This record gives sequence, C-alpha cells and structure tokens, in this order.
Amino acid sequence: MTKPRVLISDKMDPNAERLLREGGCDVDVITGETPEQLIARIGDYDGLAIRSSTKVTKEIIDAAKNLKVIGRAGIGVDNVDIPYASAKGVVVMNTPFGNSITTAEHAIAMMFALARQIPEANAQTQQGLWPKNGFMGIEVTGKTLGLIGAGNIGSIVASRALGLRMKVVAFDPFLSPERAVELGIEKVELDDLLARADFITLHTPLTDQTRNILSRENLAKTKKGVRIVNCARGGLIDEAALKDALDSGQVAGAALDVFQTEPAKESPLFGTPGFICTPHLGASTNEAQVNVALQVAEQIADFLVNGGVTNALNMPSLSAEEAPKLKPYMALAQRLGSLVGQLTTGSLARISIHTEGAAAELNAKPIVAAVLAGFLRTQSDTVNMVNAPFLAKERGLEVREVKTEKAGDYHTLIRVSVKTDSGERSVAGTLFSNSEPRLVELFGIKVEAELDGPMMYIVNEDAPGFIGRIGTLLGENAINIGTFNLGRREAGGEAVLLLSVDEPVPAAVVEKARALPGVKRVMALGF
Ligand SMILES: NC(=O)C1=CN([C@@H]2O[C@H](COP(=O)(O)OP(=O)(O)OC[C@H]3O[C@@H](n4cnc5c(N)ncnc54)[C@H](O)[C@@H]3O)[C@@H](O)[C@H]2O)C=CC1
Ligand SMILES: O=C(O)C(=O)COP(=O)(O)O
Repeated sequence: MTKPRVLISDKMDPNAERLLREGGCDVDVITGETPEQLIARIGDYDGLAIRSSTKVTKEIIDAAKNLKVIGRAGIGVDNVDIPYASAKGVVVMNTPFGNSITTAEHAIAMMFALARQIPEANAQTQQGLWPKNGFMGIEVTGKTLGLIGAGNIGSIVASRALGLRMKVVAFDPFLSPERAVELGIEKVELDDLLARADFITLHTPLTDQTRNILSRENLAKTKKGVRIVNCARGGLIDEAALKDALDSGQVAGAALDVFQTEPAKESPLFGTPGFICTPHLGASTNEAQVNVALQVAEQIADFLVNGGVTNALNMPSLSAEEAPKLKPYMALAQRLGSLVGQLTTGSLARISIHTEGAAAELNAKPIVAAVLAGFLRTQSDTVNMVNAPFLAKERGLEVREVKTEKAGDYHTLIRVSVKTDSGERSVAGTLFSNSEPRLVELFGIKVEAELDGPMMYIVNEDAPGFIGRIGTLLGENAINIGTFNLGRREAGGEAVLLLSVDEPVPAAVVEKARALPGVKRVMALGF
C-alpha cells in the first residue's frame, strides 16, 4: 500500500514530521510559499498540516485533488474555509487544548505589561534616560477583570486572575451559571462588563456574533481608563475606534497580539501612547508548540492510516473506544443508505434513521452520517461522511433521527425510512455476531441478505417456476450466483429476490429478466 502523503506548510515543531513518519505517512516540510506555489504543489497530498499562516482558500481546496484532511496545529481555524472543505469532503481538525495555557499566560503577561508600562519603560531605560518618574502604574490586586469569552483560554485566564486576587466577571452566552460558580467568576451581560471592568481580555473565536464586539459604540460604554488585551482574533476590536479611544484617554492602555490584517506591518495604532503589541505570539512557547505538533501529527496519521477521527470540526469524532464498536454499524448504515438510494426513484422529502436496541445506545451522529453518505453516493462519487450531512442540508432533505432503546425482534437494528412522493418505505438491518451487516427487511418484506458486491434485485409475483427461469437466464449469460435471498409478503403475493452475483449484471440481462413472466421490477445493485 502506498503511504499517504502529508505536507507541512507552516513552521512547526520538528516532532510533527517525526510523528507523521512514525505513524506511516510520507512527509514534506515546505513552508512560506505563496498561495500560487501552494496551489501548484497541493495536488499530490492526502493531508495538510498548518498553523495560522497558510490560508486554506477555495482555490487551494479545489487544487487539492487528493486531500482528505487538514490539521491545524493550534486552535483558531478562521484561516480555513471550513464550509468549502466540508462540501468537498475534507476533514478539518484542530488541537483545541495544546496551546491554551500558553495563550492564557500571554494575556496575563500583556495585562501586567499594560499595568506597569513595561515595554516603554524598558525602551527608555535602555536609551539611557532612566525615566524613574515617568511611569506610574496600577496594581491589579482588587481590580475587576472582564472576560469576553470564558471557554478554554478564558477560564485559564480567570483562574490566574483569581490567584492575583482580582475580581472576575465574564460575558459568554454559552457559559452556564453552574460553570461560572465552579470557576469562581460572575456571569454578566456585556454592558455590565463594559461598565465595571478595569481590564478587559478577549477570548472568543471570530464569528458573525463576535466580529467587532468591541465596536466604537461598545468602547464608549467602557469604564474610563480601562485597559484592554486581545490575544484571540483581530476582528474582535474596531482598530480605528480603539486608536481614538486611546487618544481621548477613554482607554488607558491596549495590548494586541492579533490584528484585523496579519501580518500587521503598519497600523494607525503603532506609536500611540498606551498601545503595545506582539506579532501573534500567543501560542509561541516551546511547550505549546511541542504539544500542538505532537497532537496534530498523531491525529492526521491516525485518520489517514486508521480512519480514526479526533477533534474534527466538520465530522463527528470517533474515540478509540467507540471506533471498533461503531465500525460494523457504520458499514451497515452505509449499505442501508446505499440500498435505499439505489431503489428510490423520484424526489425525496425526508430520510429517517431509526436505531433500536443495542444500536440506540451508540453515538448516532456517525451512523446518520454513514447512512447519508451511502444514500448520496448513489448520486455523486465525491460524497463521504464529511460532506454528506452538508449536502443533505443543501438539497433540502429533512433528516430525522429516532432512538428506541428497547430491542424488538433483533437485539440491534438500524431502520432507514424514506418519504417520497409515493409514500414512506423502509429497509432495516442488523449485525450478526455483532459484526456482520445483514439486511433483514426490505419495504415490509422479511428477507436476509449481505449487501456486499454486485447484486440483483427482483420483485415478482410469487408463482411456481420463477426461480428456475431466473436461474436459467443467469446461467445462460455465464453469471454465477453467490447467494440467493427470497422473501414474500404472503403466499401468492409479491415476492422479492435479492441475488448476490460474482460480476455486475449487464444491462441487457436486466432487460431480459424484466421480460420474464410475472416480473414487476428488476435492478442491478452494487455495494
Ligand atoms: N493569539 C494566539 O496565538 C492564540 C489565539 N487563540 C484564539 O483564542 C480564542 C479562544 O480560544 P479558546 O478559549 O480555546 O476557545 P473556546 O472555544 O474554548 O472558547 C471560546 C468561548 O467564546 C464563547 N463565545 C462564543 N461566542 C461568543 C459571543 N458572541 N460572545 C461571548 N462569548 C462567546 C464560547 O461560548 C466559548 O466559551 C480563539 O479565537 C482562538 O483562535 C488561541 C490560541 C492561540
Ligand atoms: O491556535 C491559535 O488559534 C493561534 O492563533 C495560534 O496561531 P499560530 O499557530 O501561532 O500561528
């Protein structure tokens, strides 16, 4: 088997390359390329490992014909076009915890640098000015820190600030009151935070809701003399308004590690009294870089070599514990999805995925994604578990999930029902010996089949002689039958025949089968 190829396109700790190789990948480290150079290069690679410098745009994803996974050695993924990667079936992963302590420490360092004006005092002292009377600072003890965003990094900042005897208030709509109590902080509304905080630190991702959260209007609502630290993302603060607020004294100090446009080689903020900055160094410590490099390499190799999914942003994660249990279910789900996809004609309004018995105890997300992937792959070759839920939504398909924990006739069952113009029909399957996928019901008829390889599906009137006729037809055309699965609604009613065959059934033979007496429907299927 050829090894998957991974490109590391941003500066990364060498452990990333080492671990990817040990994990079974071929690796190239080529950093600092222009977008055009990356577009020309990316076509060969199965995996791409990045930090924040590489911008993974639509153009790059389009050029990446083999790409299966993008691994971000860090947290923020606003440099990756995730919706487009999802549409193209590319998994996007990050390392959500590896650099959070380091970034929280940088925010605290920036807070002290502002409180005691360390950068400017250092510069003037080294110029020989000994400016002992020019730098009156403030204590942080007893001051109020306002956190905007209290997730991983925000809560570490909170714990450090509490250790410094600060009072901490936080605005985060997703922070539960219980978690706030656990952290020892007060959950507040944004206006309240703006009015009360002596220091504000930002720790949210950049989203439509957080963009410009410190707008001109909100900066005007702050306590006069506030000091602001941003080690999260540039677009969270209106930089022009911040410059004006520093000039007017409304804001006494601002420390930015991140800018609206990076690299920030010029800014109206540069040189403004009370303004300090670093060039996106939040995650730059030896410890954090080793952490994220090891994590991203392990995740990429595990995905490309074993199919394991960790920390994916556009696909349900599969833990090492869950993966082996879920694997046969995903195979079953994918085959049932494919079966209904092949048998359904006409427009589809809804697909329902019902898990019953042991199946209902499992994480349903990967099972649903596998059904949708199986279903939609009958319409497009580029569908996989990553883009299937996205495509289903795009096509206006309603997806329902139902769980029944009590087992019915089978200890475990997945039922896939589709609602079309002509009504609702379903197929169902179970696992034999907890590992072998089997179809057990097809449109209300009990039938047992493996759904593996080429097959033939026939609906006919249940009458003597039919099996002989179909056997003869296939024999005359040198088609060898592997398994023969028969089911019927009632004696003399409608019968279903599912045959597994050694070779795909040619269209001409399908036509001949359709012409046999009593035959209602014939299709060649493939799994
Ligand atoms: N400067 C640097 O080098 C680094 C920057 N970062 C950035 O730091 C930021 C925070 O990272 P984490 O704490 O790991 O993320 P996280 O996802 O753990 O926490 C983000 C928090 O923001 C909250 N949030 C979301 N929308 C909000 C809104 N509208 N208003 C208020 N709060 C909202 C969420 O509920 C969540 O609690 C990210 O933008 C990340 O990219 C992360 C690492 C290094
Ligand atoms: O992890 C993050 O979100 C960061 O912003 C760190 O960026 P970097 O990897 O240092 O370019």
